[in-house]
Amino acid sequence: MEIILHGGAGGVPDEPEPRQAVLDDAVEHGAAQETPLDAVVSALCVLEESPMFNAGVGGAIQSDGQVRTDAGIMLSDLEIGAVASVPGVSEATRAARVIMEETPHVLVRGEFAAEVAAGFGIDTNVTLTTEDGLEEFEELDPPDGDAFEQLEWVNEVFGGAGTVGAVARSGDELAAATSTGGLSYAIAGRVGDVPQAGSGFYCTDAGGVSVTGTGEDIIRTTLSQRTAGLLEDGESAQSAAETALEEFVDLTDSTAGIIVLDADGDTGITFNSDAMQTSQSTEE
Ligand SMILES: NC(=O)C[C@H](N)C(=O)O
Repeated sequence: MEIILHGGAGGVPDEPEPRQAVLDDAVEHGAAQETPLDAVVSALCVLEESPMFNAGVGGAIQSDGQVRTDAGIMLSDLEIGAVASVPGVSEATRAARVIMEETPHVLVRGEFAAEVAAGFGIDTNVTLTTEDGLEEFEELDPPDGDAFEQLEWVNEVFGGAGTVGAVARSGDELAAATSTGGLSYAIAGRVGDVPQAGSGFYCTDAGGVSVTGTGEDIIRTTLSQRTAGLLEDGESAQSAAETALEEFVDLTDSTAGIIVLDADGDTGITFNSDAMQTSQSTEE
């Protein structure tokens, strides 16, 4: 099993080593699986459980003080599953897999996604906020009221970084997945690129892609599909990632990171933020 993971594009972390150790552990979990699908789900589960990453527990807090999770998963045969804006679910990638395997849909949102996930044994009453996260949120003096009443505050404080993603390959099967709490202090109910196929993740039989960065700009440029398209045109994994990021920056002047694993097992990594931690195992 070949697998590559990222822990989100953003600033240089205060303590990179413990985050790197969790990423390496997640790669080990993923590499031990039988299929690329199992590999990306089990690797991202490890990262979703860790409050050091913006996914699952410790994900970005929205304007009403809640964390809502987004995730998407795609296989090289174009099967897709995704969940958006889900309260109480840390294992968002597992929930996305349930949508792919058990429903006729590709994307289900919110409490409805949680209801379906619960039926398939996924915990749906998980506390996703951490004490540190809530403290930082309160320091920003968030206003009471509904989403409209919080909008002025959101326009001032919205931002942040993070997200986790994985791509795995075994033989001619590939899987790509991305999972996040979104960006910090977004308006309650905001959904970014992560659960949208072609934006936060994409996979064809040429290769799989997971991206991270400012979701609104990633959606504008369908960054994952753009990268996968370059692979289809014959670019190498690294060159596809770099070309797609250049185009993204030209179009949006924004920040992102991209990981790629192609059908030959070659990897590509690029980002224009200050840092993006990754880990990989390239043993077939
Ligand atoms: N930093 C991130 O990768 C966040 C994610 N792309 C989002 O906008 O929801």
